[in-house]
Amino acid sequence: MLEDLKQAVLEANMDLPKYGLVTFTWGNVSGIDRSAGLVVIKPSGVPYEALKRDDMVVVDLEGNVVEGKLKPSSDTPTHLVLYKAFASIGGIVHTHSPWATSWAQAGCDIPALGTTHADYFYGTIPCTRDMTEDEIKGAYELETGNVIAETFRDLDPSMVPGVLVKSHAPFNWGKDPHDAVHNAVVLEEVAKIAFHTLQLKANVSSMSQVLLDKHFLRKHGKNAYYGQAGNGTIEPVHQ
Ligand SMILES: O=C(CO)[C@@H](O)[C@@H](O)COP(=O)(O)O
Repeated sequence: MLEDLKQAVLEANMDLPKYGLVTFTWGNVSGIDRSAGLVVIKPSGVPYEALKRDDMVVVDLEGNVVEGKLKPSSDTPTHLVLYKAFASIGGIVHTHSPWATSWAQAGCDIPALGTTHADYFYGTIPCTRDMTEDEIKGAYELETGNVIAETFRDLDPSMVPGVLVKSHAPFNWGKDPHDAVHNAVVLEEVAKIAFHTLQLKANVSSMSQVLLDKHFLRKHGKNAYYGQAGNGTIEPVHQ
């Protein structure tokens, strides 16, 4: 089981450079084995082309390394906060993909402008608030997770599987590491498309709720991504 998860996390990490979501050693992917209470994550600072399955680091939910020779990603505390806050997710990815990172640096939410967005994100993709000086000077990665969880206090993470961290970059999640990376690829595309749409027409209106419902609910049905995820099933807004 854990060896399978290590392989899945390795393959998901290798997809980040494949899809152009990272440069150098930026970014990381993790996966969780909830029955064992263990998380497998990319080692810190290791180039993707050098990654091997045995390089994956296994930590418990408190962040203690239980297996692995290398240091876990510096973003491990953020991943752990999100696994505890979002009971439905099985994989998390963090990148510095340029289009999504541009929206994060600008502090702008990405509005739902079309069906490409609606197929994966049920509405606006939020950007977090600015972090306070204390949060930044303190345990920054832990506080980043807390600010993301705060942003999703009234949002179901299975309906919006990603967030823009202000002055930083995106985090995405999914039912497993592969799904999380899929959502990260879509976020980057949607960020690029939305930027150009707003350049063409600055005051373009968001897409209709009916079209958003049709596309998201058609793809995700009445249940959230991961079974009875988040705060229950996704009920169509329009019967
Ligand atoms: O966001 C950042 C740095 O801003 C990190 O994700 C990036 O440098 C990758 O760090 P790790 O190699 O995972 O420790």
